[in-house]
Amino acid sequence: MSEQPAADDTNPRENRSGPMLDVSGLAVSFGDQSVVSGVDFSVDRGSLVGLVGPNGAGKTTVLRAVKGTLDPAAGTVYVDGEPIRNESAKAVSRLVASTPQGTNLSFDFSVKQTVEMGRTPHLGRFDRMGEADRRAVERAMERASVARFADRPFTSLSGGERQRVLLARALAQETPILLLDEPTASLDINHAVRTLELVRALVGDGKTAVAAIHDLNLAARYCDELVLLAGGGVRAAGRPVDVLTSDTLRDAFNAETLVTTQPGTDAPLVTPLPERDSVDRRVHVVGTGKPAAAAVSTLVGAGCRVSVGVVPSGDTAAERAADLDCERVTVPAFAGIDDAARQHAVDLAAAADAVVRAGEIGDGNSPVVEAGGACIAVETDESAYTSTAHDTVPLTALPAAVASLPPVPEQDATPSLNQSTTD
Ligand SMILES: Nc1ncnc2c1ncn2[C@@H]1O[C@H](COP(=O)(O)OP(=O)(O)OP(=O)(O)O)[C@@H](O)[C@H]1O
Repeated sequence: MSEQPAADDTNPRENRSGPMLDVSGLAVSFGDQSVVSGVDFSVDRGSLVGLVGPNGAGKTTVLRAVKGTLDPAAGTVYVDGEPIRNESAKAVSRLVASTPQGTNLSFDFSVKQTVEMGRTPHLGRFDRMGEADRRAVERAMERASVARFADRPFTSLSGGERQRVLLARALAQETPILLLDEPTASLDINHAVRTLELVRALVGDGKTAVAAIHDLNLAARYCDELVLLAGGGVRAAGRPVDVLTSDTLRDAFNAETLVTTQPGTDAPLVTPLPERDSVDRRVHVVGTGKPAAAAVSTLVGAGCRVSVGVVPSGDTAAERAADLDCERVTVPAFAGIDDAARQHAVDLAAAADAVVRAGEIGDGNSPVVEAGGACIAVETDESAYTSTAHDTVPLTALPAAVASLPPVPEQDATPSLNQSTTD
């Protein structure tokens, strides 16, 4: 039978205010090698924070320090305001459960026995599991979808199945805090999404979770906040949309990325770009809808400074330009193009090295197309733009076509590419 928790063990922490987990000034070294220092972040109860960052940045190390299995060189981990180092190992394992990164554990146990290990912190030295423990184990196996493997040897499972069993073991521990090290690493996309949906459901039930996650798009979609570790410390922390920017990602991962928005959500969508020479050109895009949006993404990804318009506000191309921080000249939908908006777009086109037309273009935008010296049209799915006056290229060839144009000398009167919209 389980030990009855002492009166002050029933979770006095649950009713407190303030963050559930607070990491302050954390530094960890192995020998004289510093891995991380000055790590500060906090996790509100009932929220999921993702630790992201390149290989070797210290994500696992920070998780280990949080659960108290390695001694930090400096700093303190507080669980609900109390330094965790003041707690016994057993008390910590009633507060914090974790899943390891690897699943190559040489357990000679069945799945059920493995999950039952999660009850250890709740049992006295000579106690056997009681009814409450058995129910906790069953619940955990159900929630992690491993009940049907209950009698199989742990070692007979696939990597993804093992990962879910280890999650079930952590759930059986029934702790307020869950630390997950790469919980989706060996999972196919279906199980990865199901696992993170489960973590979200647990967080919705009041658990507090921290997960090291390599897949930035899954992290962006499921985490309330991200902590980006790189170069020995925290490079950025906060909402995914504020952390996952091209600049921060370049700084942390030394990689070029295109950051847009995941369809149907506000979460950022990170697309890594192949290394190539940046196309240093100013380009004005005329057009609407997905073709123009794709042209904007492609040109920004290639390194161009891009402006767009005139385009109805709310159009996909206008939204993509806003996502990518490009200047856009917009007018309200169905309002027609007024003279001021048209003139602003004409000025941008005239100052650009190239005008690119993609998607539908109304008559009102003809002066904008004509204002640019060199114009390139992008083939669309529906039909290639057939004007003989313009080169027509597929989207994939657009950066090269733009790069082949000579740059127009900068004019003093060049309109700023950083001004905001006209509407
Ligand atoms: N026990 C150890 N002894 C010496 N160095 C270690 C030890 N554990 C980790 N390191 C080093 O600390 C650094 C951070 O490792 P850690 O596993 O925390 O990174 P990570 O961000 O989780 O990486 P990954 O994304 O590859 O899992 C690495 O350089 C690693 O080699």
